[in-house]
Amino acid sequence: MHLISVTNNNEMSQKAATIISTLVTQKPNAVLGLATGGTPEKTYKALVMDHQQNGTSYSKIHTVNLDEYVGINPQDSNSYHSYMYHHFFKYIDIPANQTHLPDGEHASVDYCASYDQLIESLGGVDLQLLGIGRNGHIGFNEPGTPLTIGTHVVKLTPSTRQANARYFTDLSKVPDQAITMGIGTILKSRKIILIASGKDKAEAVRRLLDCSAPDDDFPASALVAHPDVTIIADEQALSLTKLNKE
Ligand SMILES: O=P(O)(O)OC[C@H]1O[C@](O)(CO)[C@@H](O)[C@@H]1O
Repeated sequence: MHLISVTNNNEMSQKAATIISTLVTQKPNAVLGLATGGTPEKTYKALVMDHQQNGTSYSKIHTVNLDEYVGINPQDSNSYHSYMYHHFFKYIDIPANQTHLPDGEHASVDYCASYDQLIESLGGVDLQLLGIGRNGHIGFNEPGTPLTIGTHVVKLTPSTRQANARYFTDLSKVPDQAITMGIGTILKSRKIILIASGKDKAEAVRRLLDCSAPDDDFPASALVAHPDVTIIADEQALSLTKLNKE
């Protein structure tokens, strides 16, 4: 795993956006794996600015998102469909039928398998953007998830529901299930960028950078087995990591 240490969230976002826009320029029909949550918000802003100022085009790009809540309509303001539209898709020139997210209203085993087949049919993910949960989850793969499986339905842990409650009117409205690419799906991506910002992520980042082998209890540890992972983390996210104190 390659670490890029940056000062703050702005710098993290700019670096991640530059890696993504460089790929889009070099491979205009690339498949981008995208993430939601608070961490990538400014990365999308930077990509939108790059699109507007430099004309980077997404007209032939396909996107596949990591996850979606189960039981939430795509039109719901809390759906990840809405998140992606409002943070990114509505500002760029990507045709809507080239943007793909799991459908939380069709969370059957067959549907999950078809999401993996869709990714395969697109030629696989060229670059997957990831955040990290406080408990080391990637996508919505919670601790204890086998590290080899494909897209599946997960029961969200109380701590993940609590962390995401900030987007809902109250905790009871946070769905208790989600559909997520599995870690097996994520590991098939040709390149992975994990971004982390803020003190809340410091323990997860310390654990990730200390990992020497995959461990089901800490889902992000699966990344040590991947040949092309870049972690972009800011000072606060690195505040518990020995590397930063030397
Ligand atoms: O960026 P945030 O909001 O801290 O979320 C971290 C991770 O948690 C999720 O939002 C799921 O809870 C992931 O999609 C994301 O990568």
